[in-house]
Amino acid sequence: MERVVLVTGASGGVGLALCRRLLGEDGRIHLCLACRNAQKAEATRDLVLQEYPAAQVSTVEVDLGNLASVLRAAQELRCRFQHLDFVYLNAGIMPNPHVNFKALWKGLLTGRLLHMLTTAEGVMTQTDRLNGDGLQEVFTTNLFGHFILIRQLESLLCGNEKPSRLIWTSSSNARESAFSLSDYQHAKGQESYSSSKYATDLTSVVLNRKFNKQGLYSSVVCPGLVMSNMTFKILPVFLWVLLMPIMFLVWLFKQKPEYLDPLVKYHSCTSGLGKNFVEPRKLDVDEETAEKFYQKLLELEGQTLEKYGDLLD
Ligand SMILES: NC(=O)C1=CN([C@@H]2O[C@H](COP(=O)(O)OP(=O)(O)OC[C@H]3O[C@@H](n4cnc5c(N)ncnc54)[C@H](OP(=O)(O)O)[C@@H]3O)[C@@H](O)[C@H]2O)C=CC1
Ligand SMILES: CC(C)CCC[C@@H](C)[C@H]1CC[C@H]2C3=C(CC[C@]12C)[C@@]1(C)CCC(=O)[C@@H](C)[C@@H]1CC3
Repeated sequence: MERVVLVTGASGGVGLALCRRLLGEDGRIHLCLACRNAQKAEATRDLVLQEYPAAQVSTVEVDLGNLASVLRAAQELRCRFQHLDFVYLNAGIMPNPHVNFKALWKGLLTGRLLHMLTTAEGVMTQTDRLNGDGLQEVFTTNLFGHFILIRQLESLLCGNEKPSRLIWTSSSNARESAFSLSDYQHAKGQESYSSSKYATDLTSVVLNRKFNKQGLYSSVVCPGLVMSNMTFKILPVFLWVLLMPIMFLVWLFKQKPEYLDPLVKYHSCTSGLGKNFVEPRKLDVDEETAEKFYQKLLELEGQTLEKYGDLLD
């Protein structure tokens, strides 16, 4: 039976690179590109088919920041497929990024600069806003839309003959101090991105606890610092070109490979000789907080399903 792989945010950046890599590794998979923009999805499909003409590539329209769209997409996917082998929960946003250069300077004086350049801890702020569902946009797009999607796809992911895998694109920018259970959507602070990625790490830990027995496994990864639309909104392209040699050297530090562990985040790394490998780092997650947060997600899911009852089977 063919393996089906779903990738969200496949229209560019990390998601597109991932699609190419997946087809390069195994040209027999069925790759489904989940994108919010139908035209971009078709253009992406054409692009990957140019490179892999024999590949099976389909598209599905989903705006992860819009829960009605997520429910519609899930319904469509349930009709099309009986099983999903891999789901890459990759789509993400970092709206209105702002770099605190003062903090970087302070970091230089206090010896924390290297850490700051690999995690952006204390360096980045964002301005978030409410979406049409009355939820914070970053929380919904980066985490909750994906959560609803996989919950709605449970029949394709759980209790099947073959196990299924969820791979969340998290970030080394995920930080406990940016997250609070009492404000888990991060409506009050200015680090919605970091909070949403920490919430992602928490969610993955609990999903493993709840669903491993049913054959569903979840991992979080950090792709490293990638030049994409997201990073080009932080600094102009020419500055990145100038900074790249420095940032490349910085990201070359601290690297070693290992096996998949639900309490570990897998960071993409490159050695000084250009060899790509993965470095596991233990998740900074307290399992009790993860469980409490999961209960809050379930509550919010209940409200969402009640609101959109007409979109459910
Ligand atoms: N770039 C980096 O250095 C790092 C990125 N990451 C993570 O990698 C992931 C991909 O980011 P990256 O490729 O860099 O960024 P890009 O902005 O290049 O790509 C983001 C992708 O997500 C899609 N997307 C955004 N909002 C929505 C939405 N509401 N519904 C559906 N799709 C959406 C975009 O679609 P569209 O084309 O329509 O905008 C695009 O395909 C994110 O989760 C990000 O947090 C993690 C660590 C580092
Ligand atoms: C002028 C200075 C010498 C360099 C300033 C560089 C900063 C703009 C970057 C330093 C660390 C970077 C970083 C990210 C964004 C740009 C920086 C703050 C991310 C937050 C991008 C998205 C992610 O998910 C993280 C993994 C990145 C962490 C590092």
